[in-house]
Amino acid sequence: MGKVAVITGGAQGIGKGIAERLGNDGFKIVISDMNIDLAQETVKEFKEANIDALAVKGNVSKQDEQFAVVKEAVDKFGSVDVFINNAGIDQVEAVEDITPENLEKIFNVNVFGTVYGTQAAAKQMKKQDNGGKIINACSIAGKTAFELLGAYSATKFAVHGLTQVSAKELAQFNIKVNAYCPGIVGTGMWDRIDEGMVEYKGMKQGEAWQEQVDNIPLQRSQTPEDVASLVSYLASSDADYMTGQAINIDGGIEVH
Ligand SMILES: NC(=O)C1=CN([C@@H]2O[C@H](COP(=O)(O)OP(=O)(O)OC[C@H]3O[C@@H](n4cnc5c(N)ncnc54)[C@H](O)[C@@H]3O)[C@@H](O)[C@H]2O)C=CC1
Ligand SMILES: CC(=O)C(C)=O
Repeated sequence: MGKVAVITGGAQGIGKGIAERLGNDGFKIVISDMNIDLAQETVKEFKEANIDALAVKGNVSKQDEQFAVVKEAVDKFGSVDVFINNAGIDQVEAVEDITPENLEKIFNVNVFGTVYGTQAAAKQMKKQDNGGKIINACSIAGKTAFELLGAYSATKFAVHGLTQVSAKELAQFNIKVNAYCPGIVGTGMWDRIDEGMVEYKGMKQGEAWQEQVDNIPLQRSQTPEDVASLVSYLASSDADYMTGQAINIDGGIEVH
C-alpha cells in the first residue's frame, strides 16, 4: 500500500496545491475541509488526473472531527503517514480593534486546529510504529510583524512554537514536525486581506496586495505550487533528518 497524506483545508488555495503535488509524488490523498462541496470537486479533479483521493468533511477546530478524519483516512487507505495542518483563517484588524469574538475564532481554527490535528495524527502514527511527518502551516507573519494582522500573526507565532515543542516531544517516535512559512500567496485568503486593508487604509481594491508584491525581492507573487515544492521535500524521505524547523518560502522577503 502507498503512503497516505491528509491535508486539512485542502479544497482550495495552498492546501489544494500541496495535495496535488503530494498526489503526483505518489501519496494517496485525503482532503479534509469544512467546505465539503468544494473538497469533493477537488477530489473529482484529482481522480481525473489519476490521483487516488478522498474528501472528508472536517472542522479543524473540533477535536473529535480531527480524530474522525484520521479514522476515515485509515478506513479507506490503511494508514496516515503525513498530516498537513494547513487550514487557517485570516483577520484584518488593528490590535486596538480586535474583539474577543474574533480573537477566539481565529485561535480556535489556527492554533487549536493545529493542536488537535497534531494529536490525531500522532496517535495514529504511534500506533503504526513507523514514524511519520506532521507539517504545519506557519507564515512569515509567524516570525515578523505585519501591520493589521495582529491576531493572525499571534496565531502563527503560536504555530511556530507548537512546531518546535511537538518536534521535541515526538522525535522519540520518529515523527518529524516541521512548518512552511509562505510569504504573499495569491489565494482567496489574500483577496480577503486586501479587502480588509483597503478598507482600513482608504486604498483602492488590489492596492494593498500590490504594495506587498512590490516588496518581494524575487519580483512576483507566490503560487500554491511554490509552497507545495517545499512541502513535497518535507514529506519525503530526503527530509528524514529534519525536525522542529519553520522554513521560509517567500521570495526573499524575510532574510536572517
Ligand atoms: N495566502 C497566503 O498568502 C498565506 C497563507 N498562509 C497559510 O496557509 C494556509 C492556507 O492558506 P490559503 O490557502 O491562502 O487559504 P484559503 O482561504 O485560500 O483556503 C483555506 C481553506 O481552509 C478551509 N478552512 C477554513 N477554516 C477551516 C476549518 N475550521 N476547518 C477546516 N477547513 C477550514 C477553507 O474552507 C479553505 O478551503 C493557512 O494556514 C494560511 O494562514 C501562510 C502564509 C501566507
Ligand atoms: C497571509 C500571510 O500569512 C501573509 C504573510 O501574507
